[in-house]
Amino acid sequence: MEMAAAKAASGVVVSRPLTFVTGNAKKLEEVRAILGQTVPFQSLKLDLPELQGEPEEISKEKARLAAVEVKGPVLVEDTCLCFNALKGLPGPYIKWFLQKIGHEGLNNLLMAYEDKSAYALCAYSFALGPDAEPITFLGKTLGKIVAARGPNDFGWDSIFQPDGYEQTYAEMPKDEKNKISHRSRALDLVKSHFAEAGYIFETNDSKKSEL
Ligand SMILES: O=c1[nH]c(=O)c2ncn([C@@H]3O[C@H](COP(=O)(O)OP(=O)(O)OP(=O)(O)O)[C@@H](O)[C@H]3O)c2[nH]1
Ligand SMILES: [Mg+2]
Repeated sequence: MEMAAAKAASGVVVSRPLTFVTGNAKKLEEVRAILGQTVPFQSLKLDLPELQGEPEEISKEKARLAAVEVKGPVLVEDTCLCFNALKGLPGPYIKWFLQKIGHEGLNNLLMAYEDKSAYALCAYSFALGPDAEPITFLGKTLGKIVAARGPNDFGWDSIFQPDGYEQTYAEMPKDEKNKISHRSRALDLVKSHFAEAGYIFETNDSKKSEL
């Protein structure tokens, strides 16, 4: 389906709301805080199947699947945690590693290496509709893997200490994390893209908007 997009004086009016598709409530919380007032969006709780491969391709494919489900403009995110000593692994498979071996297991993976450096990588993909080619925006934050410190309410936040900080992501106040995170860096690019394209997404109070 072609998305109806009409030129208005101030930009391109997209006749459908933007839907952020995720199965992860903590992600959604941060996206709300970061995109907040700038870009209105609704959310849809769907755990989309994920390809194996490079982060950018995984993210693009998620957007294609999401756009078919939503039949409209979608934004999706795929997050990786990459250990330099392991040539970027676990990378996109971090969710499964975390589920199976936990924070201690992730630290143990690096036991044999001196290099504890790591980076968090966020790949956002935006598709205007099911027939549009998704565009991807990458955000990266460098840091290192440490023994868990801080609240344990979001993924691997407690074992990731960004460079230049004494605190792990989990120990940092939320707004501090949101200033320097992989997520906020990628979303800055998303915001710029929307601003340059002049997109004005329709808003509605659909029930979909709450996780
Ligand atoms: O401590 C964290 N700080 C973060 O900032 C962060 N962002 C994502 N994650 C976790 O990393 C895996 C990514 O997998 P992922 O991108 O496929 O997400 P997901 O499957 O949970 O949701 P989605 O794919 O439906 O959007 C999942 O285990 C997420 O919980 C984070 N953990
Ligand atoms: Mg996922």
